[in-house]
Amino acid sequence: MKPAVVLYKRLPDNLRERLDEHFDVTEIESLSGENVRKHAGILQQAQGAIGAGGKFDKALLDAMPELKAASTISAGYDQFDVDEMSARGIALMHTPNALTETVADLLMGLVLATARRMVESVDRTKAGEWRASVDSSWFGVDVHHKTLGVVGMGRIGMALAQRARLGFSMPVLYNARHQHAEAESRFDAEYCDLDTLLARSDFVCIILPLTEATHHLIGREKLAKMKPGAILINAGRGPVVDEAALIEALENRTIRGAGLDVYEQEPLPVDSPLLRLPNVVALPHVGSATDETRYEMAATAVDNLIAALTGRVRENCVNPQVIK
Ligand SMILES: NC(=O)C1=CN([C@@H]2O[C@H](COP(=O)(O)OP(=O)(O)OC[C@H]3O[C@@H](n4cnc5c(N)ncnc54)[C@H](OP(=O)(O)O)[C@@H]3O)[C@@H](O)[C@H]2O)C=CC1
Ligand SMILES: O=CC(=O)O
Repeated sequence: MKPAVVLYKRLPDNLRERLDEHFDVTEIESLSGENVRKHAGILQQAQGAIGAGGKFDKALLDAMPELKAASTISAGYDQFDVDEMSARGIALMHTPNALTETVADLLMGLVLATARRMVESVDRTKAGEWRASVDSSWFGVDVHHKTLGVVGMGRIGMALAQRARLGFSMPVLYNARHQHAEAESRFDAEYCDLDTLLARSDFVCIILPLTEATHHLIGREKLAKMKPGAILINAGRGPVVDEAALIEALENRTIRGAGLDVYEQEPLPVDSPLLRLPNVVALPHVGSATDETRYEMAATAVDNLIAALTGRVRENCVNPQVIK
C-alpha cells in the first residue's frame, strides 16, 4: 500500500502525476481551521503533507498522528513548530535553493523602484500629470555607487550582494550571526554590527528568517539609527520589522521610503496606512513568484517528500537529526 499524503496546494499536472506514482494523495484546498475539521479523517491517516501556507502547530500535529514528513513549497519555515516536529520524529523539508536568484532579483527591483519612485511616476503619468518635462517633484535618488546594507547574508543575501556590487558598483555592508568570508572576498562586503550598518547604509535590505531573535528586530530605536534619506527594504518576513514604527518613520519622513514584499499581517489589510503612503512600494509577497521558480519550487518539494518518505534524504531537510 502506498503511503497516504495530504496535498494542500494545487500542483502542475505532471508533478501531481509524479506524486500519485508514489503516494495515495488526497488534495484539500488549504489547511485552514475549517478544512482541518472537515478533513479530520484524512489528516488522521496522512504520513506525508505537501503544500504551502499551513500553520503546523501542536494542534495540527495532534490532528496528524501518523505524520512522518512535511514538505513545504517555500524556503521559510517559520509557520512550522520545528522543535515539536523533531520531538515527534517528523522530517521538515523545504525548497531554499530553487528561489534564491529570483528573490534577489526582486530585492534589487525594490531598491530601484523605491529609489527612482517608479510606482509614483507611473501613477502620476496615468493620471495625466505629465504635461511638460518633469520637474524636481518627480526626481528620485541614485542607486549606483550608494551603500547597500544587507541584513542576513545567507543564500539570498549573497545573491543580492552580487547584484549590488558587480552590477551597480555599490559598497556592501552586512550583518548576520557569523562573518562570511566568501561575501567579503567576492563582493568586498564589510561585516558590521547592526547599528553601524543602519547608520552607514543608503539602502537597508532585510532578508532574514522570522525567529524569536529576529521578531521586531527593526523597531523604533533601530529605525531612528538609519540615515535621514535612507530607504528600508524588507523581503524576509513582515514581523522582523515593527510595522507601526515603520509607518511612523515613513509618515515623519525620518527615512525616505520603504520597499516591502512582506507584512505583519498577510494579505495586507486594504486599510493599512502603508497603502496610502506615496513613499512605499508595496508588493503582495511575490519574491519567488515567477513561472519558472514556482515550478522549480513545487518540483523540489515533490522530490523532497519522496526522498523523506523513502529514506533517501540528501538535502533540503530542516531537521536532519530525525532522519534515521
Ligand atoms: N519574500 C519572499 O518571497 C521570500 C522570503 N524569504 C525569506 O528570506 C529568508 C532568508 O532566506 P535565505 O537567504 O534562503 O536563508 P538563509 O538561511 O540562507 O540565510 C539567513 C540569513 O539570516 C541570518 N540570520 C538569522 N538569524 C539572524 C539573527 N538573529 N541576526 C542576524 N542575522 C541572522 C543568517 O545568519 P548566519 O549566516 O550568520 O547564520 C543568514 O545569513 C527566509 O527565511 C524567508 O523568511 C525567502 C524566500 C522568498
Ligand atoms: O516567502 C517565501 C518563502 O519561500 O519562504
